[in-house]
Amino acid sequence: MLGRCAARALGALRGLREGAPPARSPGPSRRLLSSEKVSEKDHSLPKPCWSKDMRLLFDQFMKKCEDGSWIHLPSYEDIATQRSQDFSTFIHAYFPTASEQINKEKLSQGRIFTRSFEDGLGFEYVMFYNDAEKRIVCVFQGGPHLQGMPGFFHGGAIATMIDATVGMNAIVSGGIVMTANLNINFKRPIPLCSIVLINSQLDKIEGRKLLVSCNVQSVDEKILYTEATSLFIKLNPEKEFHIKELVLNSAPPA
Ligand SMILES: CCCCCCCC/C=C\CCCCCCCC(=O)SCCNC(=O)CCNC(=O)[C@H](O)C(C)(C)COP(=O)(O)OP(=O)(O)OC[C@H]1O[C@@H](n2cnc3c(N)ncnc32)[C@H](O)[C@@H]1OP(=O)(O)O
Repeated sequence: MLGRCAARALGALRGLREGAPPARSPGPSRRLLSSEKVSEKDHSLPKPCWSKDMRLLFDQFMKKCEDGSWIHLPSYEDIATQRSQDFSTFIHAYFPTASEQINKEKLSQGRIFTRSFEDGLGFEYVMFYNDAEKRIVCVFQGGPHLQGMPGFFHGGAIATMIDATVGMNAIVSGGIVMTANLNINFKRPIPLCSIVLINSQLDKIEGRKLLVSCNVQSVDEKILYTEATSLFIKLNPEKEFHIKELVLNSAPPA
């Protein structure tokens, strides 16, 4: 049984996708803003390609969600909703010159990078948010197409997952943000296809600046693979999108 807060969060994130099906029974592919088909599957739920350890960790965190202290964050290939349309309009207005250069036809094929691989080959992950501690833990199982040095993950793939995790922490904490700086220390190579935990923490908010740090550890926490610090800049100090409220407080659809 999910805690009330977690259920609300799930409902809210589902609510961002008008008509999204219940998380455990994804419906047929349907896209709301273009003719392109994008799967509505919630990729943060167990799939056949998840290893036993990944499922075990998922179950452990879902258990922590029961009292509402942790929240499971759903994850889709796209955020094609009316609300995210407002979000895109805002971003394009913030960067008018860059916006003019965007190929609007290609935009309809836009997909969140980390959800653009076939199941099991690229990024498999699930994030859990702790509001009281301003933390996100990401359980990440990288696939064989993320190889860099033979047998190890590509540094760019690790950086991507770090950015996605600290970015989500900053978005939930601050609204619409962009990464201004990401500093990564790669301390140990990560064996390909292993499962790691990305532990992120919001350290400070100074006006428009959000500082988020993280580390990447083995599941048994014995190996520290990577450490990172990041700076996010809030783009919407005046115009509030209340993303945190959307995530935490909106009632689930009836
Ligand atoms: C409604 C529904 C929504 C739902 C959403 C949820 C679903 C989301 C799904 C999935 C998300 C997963 C998460 C992914 C996350 C990934 C994010 C990225 O990868 S973003 C791409 C890479 N980043 C860029 O391309 C930025 C490029 N840079 C810029 O555009 C600008 O530099 C920007 C916006 C960052 C700042 O520009 P300015 O004009 O707004 O602000 P200025 O005045 O320059 O800076 C403000 C303050 O910050 C300092 N600052 C800026 N950059 C700095 C830096 N690099 N280092 C140190 N300080 C810096 C400045 O010195 C200034 O400080 P002083 O106010 O004067 O104290």
